[in-house]
Amino acid sequence: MNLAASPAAAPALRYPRVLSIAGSDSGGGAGIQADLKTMAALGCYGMTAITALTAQNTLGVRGIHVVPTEMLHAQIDAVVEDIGVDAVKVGMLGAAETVRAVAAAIDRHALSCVVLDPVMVATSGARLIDEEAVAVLVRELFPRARLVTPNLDEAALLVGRALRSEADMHEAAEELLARGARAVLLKGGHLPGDTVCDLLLQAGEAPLVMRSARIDTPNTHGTGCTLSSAIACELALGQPLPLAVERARDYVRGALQAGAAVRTGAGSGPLNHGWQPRVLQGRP
Ligand SMILES: Nc1ncnc2c1ncn2[C@@H]1O[C@H](COP(=O)(O)OP(=O)(O)O)[C@@H](O)[C@H]1O
Ligand SMILES: Cc1ncc(COP(=O)(O)O)c(N)n1
Repeated sequence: MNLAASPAAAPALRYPRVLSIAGSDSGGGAGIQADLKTMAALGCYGMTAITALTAQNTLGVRGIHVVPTEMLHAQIDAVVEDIGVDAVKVGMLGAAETVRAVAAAIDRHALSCVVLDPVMVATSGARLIDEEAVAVLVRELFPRARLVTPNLDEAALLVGRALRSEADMHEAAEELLARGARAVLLKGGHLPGDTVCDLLLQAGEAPLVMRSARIDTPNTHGTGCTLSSAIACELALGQPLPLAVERARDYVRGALQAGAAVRTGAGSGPLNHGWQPRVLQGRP
């Protein structure tokens, strides 16, 4: 019997599909690599469109090579046209032309569930986006994203002043909404104190303050990347935004805790993404 000739019944199930549009971290802790590990751990099917290669480890970034926009478009088109995408995480973009390319791709494919992590400076201090691109990022991508997830330093850079308290975070989040974001998760991990506080603000809704005990760990490289891709996964799995954020925070905390005592490299090491794996399951 010629098996190739008998058409198989089309499978009725589909994995939750998440695309990461971000930079590659050769050290494996942040960027595309953190995103794929997160997606696998959270039971989602991960795909990638790489915006830039970085030569990076736990100590710092040694080099950046921006991927030409035609190749970025080709990666996004290839996966959307064949496999399909339920949610998108956008991370390091690097250059203004890359930002514009991502905005065009979001429109071309009508991608509606986009979590934008406005990556600007690595934990190690290296700049990951040029100055011109920041203004383009706000103008082109804020309105296209379901959620924008700046950390304290990124929000400070965006509003043009230092943020030193929870009250400052509230004001800054309001300002980012006014500048076109539909929802902002301002991450307060860099505020000092025994408690970490993140603030979720959605247009027309009361702010949601999420607090948790600070985990004592030097290994925080890739925390923001992991959180934004975990939120994209939860959205792909059908959770409403506030619950998606809460579940993603729980996942990040577990991964920070599970990686706290482990040494990987001489600098700020990675999270332990596989601390509580979920099975990748097709859904109706
Ligand atoms: N030491 C920590 N203990 C517990 N949660 C943390 C810790 N550091 C960061 N987080 C959480 O990790 C997420 C990323 O936060 P943050 O460090 O502020 O952003 P980024 O990694 O982009 O710099 C947030 O949800 C924050 O509350
Ligand atoms: C490719 C890439 N993307 C993002 C980050 C930010 O991650 P972190 O703020 O944890 O250093 C990074 N270091 N590298």
